[in-house]
This record gives sequence, C-alpha cells and structure tokens, in this order.
Amino acid sequence: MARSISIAITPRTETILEAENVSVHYGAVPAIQNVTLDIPKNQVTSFIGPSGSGKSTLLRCFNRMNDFIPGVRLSGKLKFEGVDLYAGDVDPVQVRRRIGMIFQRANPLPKSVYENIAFGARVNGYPGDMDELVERTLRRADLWDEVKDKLWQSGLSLSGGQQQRLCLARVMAIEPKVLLMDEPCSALDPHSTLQIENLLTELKQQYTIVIITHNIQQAGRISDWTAFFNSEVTDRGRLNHLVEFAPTKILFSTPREQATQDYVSGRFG
Ligand SMILES: Nc1ncnc2c1ncn2[C@@H]1O[C@H](COP(=O)(O)OP(=O)(O)OP(=O)(O)O)[C@@H](O)[C@H]1O
Repeated sequence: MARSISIAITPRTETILEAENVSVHYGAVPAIQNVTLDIPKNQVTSFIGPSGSGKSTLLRCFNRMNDFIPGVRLSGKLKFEGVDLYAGDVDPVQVRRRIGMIFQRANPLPKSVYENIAFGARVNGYPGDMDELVERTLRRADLWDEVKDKLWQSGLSLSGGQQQRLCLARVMAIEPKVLLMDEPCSALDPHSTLQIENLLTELKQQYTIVIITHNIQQAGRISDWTAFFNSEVTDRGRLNHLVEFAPTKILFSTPREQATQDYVSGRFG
C-alpha cells in the first residue's frame, strides 16, 4: 500500500523546497503517489530507488520541467522558499532560473566554451563584466585551469567529464539557488565522477543540491539526506512512492523499513 511518510527536519536545518502530498500521472499512468518531503537548504539530498520508481518525475516537478510533457497531471503542493511553484502568477521561466537542472547526458550548447556560460547570462540581462563572470563560474565548476586556453573552442570538443562541468557552470552562471541533478555521473568515468562528487561537497555552501543516483555508494559519500523511492504492485496496480526520507547516515545504518534495508544493502534494484 502506498504511503506518504515525512520526517521533520531538525530545527537548525532550514527548508528550501517542499512537496506536500504530490501525485503525478502521465495520462492514466500513475508515476508517483502522495509524496511529502522537505528538502533542506544548503545540503545535498539524494533520491535513490529502483528504475521507474518516480525519482525523475518528482525532481522535474520542482522546476516545472514536467510542464513540457503532454498529458501530465499533478496534484498536491510544491513550494520554493514558501511560495507555491504552481500558483497562477508564477512564471515557470523564473522558476527554472532559480532552480536549475543538470541532466544525465552532458548537453553543452554547440557554441564556444565562453558562449556556453555567457549566452544564458546575456539572455537574462546580466549587467556585469562578462569575462569576469565566465572565469568565476568556470573556476567554481573546477574547470578554469583545464579550459582557460580553449575558451573559443566548441564546448562539444571537451571530454565527457569536462562537458558535464561546463553544463554545471552554465547553470550556475544564471545564479540559481537550487541545483537539480538527474544522474549527472552515470555517463562518466570514475575519475570524472570523483571530480563532480568533490565539487558538490564544496558547492553546497552556496547551493541546495538534489541529486538522483543509482550508485548507492555515491549517495552514501555525498549526501546529507537520502530519500528512498520504491515501486510496489498493489491491487490498484503498480504504485510508486516515497518509502523513507532521513539523514543519510541513519537511512543507511538503521533504516525504518525492510525495503530500504534491502535496497541499500544491494539486495534488489
Ligand atoms: N514522459 C512520460 N510519459 C509517460 N510515462 C512516463 C514518462 N516519464 C516517466 N513515465 C513513467 O512514470 C513512472 C516513473 O518514471 P520516472 O522516470 O520518474 O522514474 P525513475 O525512478 O526516475 O526511473 P529511472 O531511475 O529509470 O530514471 C514510470 O512508470 C515511467 O514509465
């Protein structure tokens, strides 16, 4: 039976994103059921769970990326800094500026490294020194030293790991508060993966990070909080739901639910 479970965040941890009783359908197909959780500010939160359990669907709700999918239906409330993300007067473009997204496959613009950073900033009317912004953002993505002599080469000429950090820099140049990452390391080699992991630990001083990963060890290494999603066959069909959300150390060492224990110990998924 699908349930909604939320655990109060310790009083010292400020909430930045809230999902309250969120359900999403694609047409008649239920994708996620009754999710309630609070994402803590300036922390890394991992979403883990088997394929098809609704992690990406929920992640996309937070920056209204599901708006692009025909036939999608959403119920419940999603809030950013206490503001209803789906209120009539909220501009989804502004939502995506504040809540940026990095995808599984690096997708640099087919433009120079420089333009990958400057383009979005210019479109958003960035009033400052563009050269300074490009350098600062590439440094923040731990990429400057590798690309400072290649600023006018195509972003597509970089290695996979560099391209993913370029995408991260591109999103950060628009000054978001939240970085949503959908399996950002799944196409990367171990060295590039480690670079991104190290980067996330630094970036959380400035950003709130929500990351989907199929790599349980990675969730254990990088995240402060972990949400475990599962898919259960019920008499009403297959239902995806949030099983448990807790500080990562607790979820990994003393999970409340047997399904969580089985998943984090690699018994299924
Ligand atoms: N655009 C879509 N149209 C129809 N159904 C979809 C769409 N996207 C996802 N679904 C369905 O919604 C359910 C949840 O999918 P979702 O991609 O959110 O899960 P996930 O946990 O992120 O999976 P994975 O780990 O494989 O990426 C699945 O049954 C999936 O088939």
